[in-house]
Amino acid sequence: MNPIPVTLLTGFLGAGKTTLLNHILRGAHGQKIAVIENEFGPVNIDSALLIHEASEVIEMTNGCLCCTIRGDLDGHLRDLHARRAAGELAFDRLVIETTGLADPTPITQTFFASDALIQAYRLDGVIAVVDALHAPAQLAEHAVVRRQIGFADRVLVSKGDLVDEQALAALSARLARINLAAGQYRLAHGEVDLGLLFDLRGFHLDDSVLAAPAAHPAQLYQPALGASRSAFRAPAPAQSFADDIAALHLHHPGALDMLRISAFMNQLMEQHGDALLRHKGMLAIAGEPRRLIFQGVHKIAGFDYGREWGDEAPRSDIVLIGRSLPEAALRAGFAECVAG
Ligand SMILES: Nc1nc2c(ncn2[C@@H]2O[C@H](COP(=O)(O)OP(=O)(O)OP(=O)(O)O)[C@@H](O)[C@H]2O)c(=O)[nH]1
Repeated sequence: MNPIPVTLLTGFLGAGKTTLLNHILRGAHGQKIAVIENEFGPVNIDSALLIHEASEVIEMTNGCLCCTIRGDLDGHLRDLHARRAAGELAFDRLVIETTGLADPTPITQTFFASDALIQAYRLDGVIAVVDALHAPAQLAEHAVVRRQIGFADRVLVSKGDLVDEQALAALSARLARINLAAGQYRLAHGEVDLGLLFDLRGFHLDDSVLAAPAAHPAQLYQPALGASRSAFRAPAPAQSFADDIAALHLHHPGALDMLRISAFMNQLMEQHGDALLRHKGMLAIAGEPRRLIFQGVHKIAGFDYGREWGDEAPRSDIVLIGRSLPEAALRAGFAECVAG
């Protein structure tokens, strides 16, 4: 059996996660989706609000997925898989809606924690829903909101109807500074093109690791790391904020020295692994025709060789998203990895 793709929905309290989940369940014609809902409290209000089109809705109400009940998540994942394997339950995807207070990092680590889960599931992407009206205050007050955004593969901005375009542009610029690798899209009362949510390949080791998403009408901001461009296109900052989580893009229009970049990455993991939420890169290595691709979460990283550069000009890009990363020192260290 093929591994089941898993989508993790995060976003602060009231951001619009359940509204989005309902849109997903209504719109996913032909696809069977299983849902794991994590809500605080004995009465799971969200599952009562959820329309019943999912193959299976599992409610987890004893605590927050990211801290107290990870063991339960592991158990539910194994149980769902066993029932699917036995032919008792049919589903093609799993969507997990976390509580608004959940840190996505430990939840994603569950999927890499055992061989059984690695074979049964494939984490496809982390989607952060951001409330356009309340996000500026929430970003300032709650570290977990900054972490949810920093960790995301996609950022969906809800409640754009409640703010003006100027406020939306300022928020977009702020979100891009926290995570310049995730495309941002508008989410109007849960309505969004489902193609933007699935098959993100957010944790894959392939050429899509730093690919900019194709232009889309709902797009607020588009990361523009491509063959012809050397920098991400971020909207001009309207205001400066001291968010502790920020993205750093290291770029060199050519090849790196393998030994030096390996040492740089090892040191990065050793010194800043705890502060790093996500890291991704596609590198040209001197003397190597193929691109070296890597990505990881905190200190866990995977590396692989991808396609040959062929006619494309070799280049090296790394995106680091983390808390209080020393930008000047990292840029200087990266510059020393240039081959030659
Ligand atoms: N104006 C407006 N309201 C929205 C939009 N999206 C969601 N809402 C409303 O926001 C409220 C919260 O939405 P939910 O989908 O329950 O949010 P949630 O993230 O699941 O909330 P929690 O489960 O409490 O974390 C609901 O009243 C929604 O109808 C939007 O785009 N515009």
